Amino acid sequence: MIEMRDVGFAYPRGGALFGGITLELPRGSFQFLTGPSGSGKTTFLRLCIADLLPSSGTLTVFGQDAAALGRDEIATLRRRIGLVQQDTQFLDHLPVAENIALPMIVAGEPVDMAAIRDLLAWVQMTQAARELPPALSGGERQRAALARAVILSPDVILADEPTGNLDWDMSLRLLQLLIELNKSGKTVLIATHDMNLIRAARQQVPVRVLRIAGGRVQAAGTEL
Ligand SMILES: Nc1ncnc2c1ncn2[C@@H]1O[C@H](COP(=O)(O)OP(=O)(O)OP(=O)(O)O)[C@@H](O)[C@H]1O
Repeated sequence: MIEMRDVGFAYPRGGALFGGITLELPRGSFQFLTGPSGSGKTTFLRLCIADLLPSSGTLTVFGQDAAALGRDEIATLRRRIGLVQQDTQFLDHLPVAENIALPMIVAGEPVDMAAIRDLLAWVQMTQAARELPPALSGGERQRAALARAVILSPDVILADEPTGNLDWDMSLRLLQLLIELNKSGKTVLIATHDMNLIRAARQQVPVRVLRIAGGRVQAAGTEL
């Protein structure tokens, strides 16, 4: 689904952050991306959605060379990838249900109220549908963010430290939702430095762990 061949990346005016990354996110896989703070996890996810382009090497997303795509093609491709960001932003003056519907509106699709109701129920947020985002707890915010990320039925879900500010019970609930998505055929990649989360996932699904260190991204062993 997403493939990197000898990819290197450096921010303008920054030194090389990565080099020589060759890997694939296979369809239907459940993967974690881990590594120290500042090692480049968020940057790696931004490459996966072609929000950033490699400085060298080839990035292929859904079979297309990201460097050859125009803006419209990149926008189309992004609809197939749901992103849960580290610091989820909502439009605070709109109720939760409308916030979840935003990707549909932005994509110019008719708002499917039944789909929104189903998603709210799935993330156990039915009661909060009319709340404004500032009234939500951290766990509710992340569940609403996940609902918004999957409203367009993406093939791939990327989550950047989705449990960063959550207690363990809520982290497990969110993980459960991500596992359900994977079991329904979605490809999932979660950036985290919470090894307990990775261990908990391993008990339920086959997981692969990618580790960023020293500018390289490598498959980690089983020593977690
Ligand atoms: N837009 C940018 N311009 C220049 N440098 C950046 C930019 N964004 C991030 N960086 C730098 O790139 C490096 C990797 O940042 P990134 O946010 O990808 O790491 P991370 O592993 O996600 O960190 P954390 O776990 O703390 O969120 C850091 O040194 C950061 O300062």
